[in-house]
Amino acid sequence: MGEGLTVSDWYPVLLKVEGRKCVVFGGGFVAQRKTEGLLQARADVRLISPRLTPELRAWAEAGRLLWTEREAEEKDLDGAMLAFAATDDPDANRSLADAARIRGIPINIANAGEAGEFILPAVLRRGGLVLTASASGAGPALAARIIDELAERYGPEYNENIEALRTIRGIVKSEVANPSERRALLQAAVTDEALEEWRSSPRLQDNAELLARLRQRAIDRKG
Ligand SMILES: C[C@@]1(CC(=O)O)c2cc3[nH]c(cc4nc(cc5[nH]c(cc(n2)[C@H]1CCC(=O)O)[C@@](C)(CC(=O)O)[C@@H]5CCC(=O)O)C(CC(=O)O)=C4CCC(=O)O)c(CCC(=O)O)c3CC(=O)O
Ligand SMILES: NC(=O)C1=CN([C@@H]2O[C@H](COP(=O)(O)OP(=O)(O)OC[C@H]3O[C@@H](n4cnc5c(N)ncnc54)[C@H](O)[C@@H]3O)[C@@H](O)[C@H]2O)C=CC1
Repeated sequence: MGEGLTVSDWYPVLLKVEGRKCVVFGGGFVAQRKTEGLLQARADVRLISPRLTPELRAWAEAGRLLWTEREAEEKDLDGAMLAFAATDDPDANRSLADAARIRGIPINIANAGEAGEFILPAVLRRGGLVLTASASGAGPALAARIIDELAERYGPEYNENIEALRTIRGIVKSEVANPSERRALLQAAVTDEALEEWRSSPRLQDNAELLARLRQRAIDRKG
């Protein structure tokens, strides 16, 4: 990517795009990957491209997105929350970048990451657990490799762990008023051992017993 870019040029964030208009220009594999992530987050996806991959075509036919079968026009950007220039025409991508900037719409530029307002990390989702890796444009393949490694360490059991934790945290927040005690209990709730216990025990049903287990775990941790 461009010279002089440092890690601090990018600000990591999780965006809520549900129901919001997001425009993807281009219908190749790169557009498909960006679209897939947007659909996962339930965005209102508008796809502008004369041609589509078979997968994108199937999503369009299934009504999962709105496809306009032609080349990009600046007006396609109107009212968008986010835009993605993923055509294989660098000039088209560049003019879309200019048009988006004028309209104040953040845009991702597939062939020149540094020319846009945001880039995408590689992502692993385990229910509500979202792990991301980015090399700030220096190496998408490295980001993808790191995510593959994290997928081994944080397996499908984390789907369940996250839901159990959501329940536990709700209980702790409603039953424990003291912030430092709350914090100690919630830290004790997320060790490997504790997560294993929540997955395998029915104690979650009983608030008093759950709190007793957490207090014990917090004491054990302090040693
Ligand atoms: C800057 C960024 C902007 C953006 O797209 O957001 C960008 C830009 C570019 N990518 C290029 C190439 C490749 N991109 C991938 C894959 C991914 N690219 C993704 C993100 C990003 N790519 C952002 C930076 C992220 C970072 O550095 O961490 C991932 C992580 C997420 C996603 O796309 O959703 C997804 C992995 C998903 C997964 O598998 O988990 C592969 C690997 C493959 O295809 O297998 C290759 C070939 C190998 C290589 O070139 O390294 C090129 C050259 C194009 C050309 O040659 O013309 C550019 C242009 C440039 O360098 O600016
Ligand atoms: N950011 C990333 O992760 C990666 C980016 N790239 C870059 O992304 C570009 C696209 O890659 P692919 O999807 O593999 O290309 P592709 O050639 O498969 O698809 C390009 C798509 O753009 C459409 N298109 C062309 N001109 C258009 C216009 N004016 N308006 C709307 N749509 C138009 C075409 O119909 C086609 O559907 C590549 O040129 C490459 O530079 C490549 C790999 C990864």
